[in-house]
Amino acid sequence: MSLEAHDVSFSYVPGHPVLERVSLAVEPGERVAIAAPSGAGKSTLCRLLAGYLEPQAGEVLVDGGRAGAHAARARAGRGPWPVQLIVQHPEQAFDPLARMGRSLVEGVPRLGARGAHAGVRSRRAALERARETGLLERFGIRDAWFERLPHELSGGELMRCCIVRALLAEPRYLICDEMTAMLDAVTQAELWRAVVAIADERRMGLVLVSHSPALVRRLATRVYPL
Ligand SMILES: Nc1ncnc2c1ncn2[C@@H]1O[C@H](COP(=O)(O)OP(=O)(O)OP(=O)(O)O)[C@@H](O)[C@H]1O
Repeated sequence: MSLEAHDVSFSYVPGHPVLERVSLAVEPGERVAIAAPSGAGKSTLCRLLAGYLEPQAGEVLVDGGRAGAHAARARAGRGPWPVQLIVQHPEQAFDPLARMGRSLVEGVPRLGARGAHAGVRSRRAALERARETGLLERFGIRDAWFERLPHELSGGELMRCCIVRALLAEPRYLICDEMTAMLDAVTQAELWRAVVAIADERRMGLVLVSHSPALVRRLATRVYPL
């Protein structure tokens, strides 16, 4: 059981590879920091590991299944997305026209409701489920935010919502690409403490990218030089 990149190569522009034959394995419960200079392809590797991009050569496997196949099934609403990716700009992760309550529960596995009011009913049930996990409380999500649009929350509040939405999906691996780079030191420390505690409780694998050597030293169980 692991998240594995096998000899992965990727180019955005044909003939100009960003990654060439990269291999990496992350075990459940590990916290692996990807270290490399700016522009070396860290974010690209994160997107490949999460199944957002498909490698042109090699493969990415999630506990034995192809990451791209998991991602395609999840996009079609036919399965969980076992690798969740959180990036630096949370405002890009939410539908700007959807209320936060609705966006938040996108992470909750489907309840299978049917009928004319199934959407609303299942949303209420999903919110109830979200509460039962204790994640809303642990990340300081306030009820007052549910009726707001993403631009009506601060960057730190939005990042809390982003993390909670990702964790509600019960991923086996969480990828944090410069997750807290835009936040103040206190919020940064608070959010990481909660994420690491949950990763430990669930034996979830973590991949992190950070330009802060202090943060990497504190959080990573292993550093992978790209
Ligand atoms: N969508 C894209 N189209 C074309 N080129 C891209 C695209 N995204 C990234 N690149 C290029 O791919 C290379 C790797 O980018 P990537 O964002 O993966 O690097 P990084 O190591 O995460 O950088 P940084 O530390 O500066 O965030 C860069 O040269 C970048 O310009």
